[in-house]
Amino acid sequence: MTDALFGIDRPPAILAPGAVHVPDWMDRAQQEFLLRACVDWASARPPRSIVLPGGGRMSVRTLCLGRLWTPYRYDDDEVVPPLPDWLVRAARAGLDAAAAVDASLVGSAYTPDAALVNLYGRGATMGLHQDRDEASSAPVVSLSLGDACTFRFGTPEHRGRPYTDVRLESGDLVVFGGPSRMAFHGVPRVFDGTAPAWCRDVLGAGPGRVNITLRETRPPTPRESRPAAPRARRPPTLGG
Ligand SMILES: O=C(O)CCC(=O)C(=O)O
Ligand SMILES: [Fe+2]
Repeated sequence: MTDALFGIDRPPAILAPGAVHVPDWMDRAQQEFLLRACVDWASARPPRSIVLPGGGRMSVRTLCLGRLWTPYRYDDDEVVPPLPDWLVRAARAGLDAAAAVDASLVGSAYTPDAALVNLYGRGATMGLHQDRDEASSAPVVSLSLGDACTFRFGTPEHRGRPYTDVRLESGDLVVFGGPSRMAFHGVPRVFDGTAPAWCRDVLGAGPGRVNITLRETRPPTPRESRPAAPRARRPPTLGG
């Protein structure tokens, strides 16, 4: 992170109420571990470019863990690789880190049961959309790896302005929940070739940017839906 070393400060930021960006949340070892896991998942089962009901094809390629997402629902007819426990723990740690920035994210138990791994090749983008196929209103935890991108974060009402554009770098965390859980968001641009060299070493000729979003897709059980006491805050760690 030369930017961090040479004076470009990237403090944690609240993008909107309940939406937090934590730059450099993951260290290099954590990112390499995650990237290697993504490469393994992708080699076991080739990621697909999803065809939308309108006929358009998404430019990213996607693989699912835990439950298969297909527009616009989770489909249990097809088996996908399980969501590993370490990734669930990472997501909880990410939520804790975000809750330390925006206390409105402090809440009840968080047990994501699905993850979408999006692989952005050259020129791939993601249009503004809502993540609205989950039966739980729990936050979405998003981990970015590889090439930097512009992440656009808007409001729950519509695709247009106002929105905030933020540059996401490899290792960054974004969490959106509460009043921002249904906010429109997307990736209008990926900056090809900006990934650290050690990311490239893991990705090889593969995609430049990898994003993992963790979601609670099932309805909360009555116990989980009760408001819980604020949890102790731990320092952010991936998989700790
Ligand atoms: O790639 C990103 O940063 C966002 C991905 C996303 O919005 C999604 O998978 O629904
Ligand atoms: Fe999304």
